[in-house]
Amino acid sequence: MLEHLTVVSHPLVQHKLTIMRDKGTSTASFRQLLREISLLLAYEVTRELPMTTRQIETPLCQMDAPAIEGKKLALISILRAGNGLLDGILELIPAARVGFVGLYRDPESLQPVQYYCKVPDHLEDRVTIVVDPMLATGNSSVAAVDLLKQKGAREIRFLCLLASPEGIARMQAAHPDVPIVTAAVDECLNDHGYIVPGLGDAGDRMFGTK
Ligand SMILES: O=P(O)(O)OC[C@H]1O[C@H](OP(=O)(O)OP(=O)(O)O)[C@H](O)[C@@H]1O
Ligand SMILES: O=c1cc[nH]c(=O)[nH]1
Ligand SMILES: [Mg+2]
Repeated sequence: MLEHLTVVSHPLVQHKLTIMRDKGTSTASFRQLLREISLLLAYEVTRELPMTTRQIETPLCQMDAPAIEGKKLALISILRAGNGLLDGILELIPAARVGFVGLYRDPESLQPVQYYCKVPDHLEDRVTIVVDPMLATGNSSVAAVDLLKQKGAREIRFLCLLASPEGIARMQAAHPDVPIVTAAVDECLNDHGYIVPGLGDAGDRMFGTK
């Protein structure tokens, strides 16, 4: 089982994250860096995935070789910004099933508003990895995990890029069974629910919408 909280302190992750935080970084670079970091974070969040063996033939002999049970994994992206993490992980695990939960955060109440949901069948038989770069108040991630549990998901992991202490506490109170993997835990939230020092609005920076 993964720890309740894993902070991926690898130098490559931290270096790329620093460039992403810089407000002078272009949309194109931001998107490319998120893709690169997602490959490295995927390595951590997929630790201890269920394994199987597959019979193969090397040039020398037959062997039962280890393989991931690819069809047993479901990746769930919280739209929009989750798609930036999803793309990289899918490069590593192309056989994974994919779902989407559309949520945006109301800027006044900071409550999530759901506008879309399409997830794979039989989540109860899969390891479900929920991806969203930002864990701020935790309202969006708690709502997404609530929904996935209603749809049967049992073994869930949450992958983000940046987390606030408040968001981690909220997730751990609501879903203590869901391990969190992140590249960094920042200082706090500001009055508008933004992570400080943070990187701004991940969706806007990724898609150039502001
Ligand atoms: O922890 P919370 O306080 O709920 O905030 C985090 C959420 O905010 C951002 O999404 P946003 O609402 O900006 O939607 P977007 O991805 O479409 O930009 C982010 O991608 C998370 O989903
Ligand atoms: O800092 C934050 C908080 C929520 N959503 C973001 O994109 N950034
Ligand atoms: Mg946004």
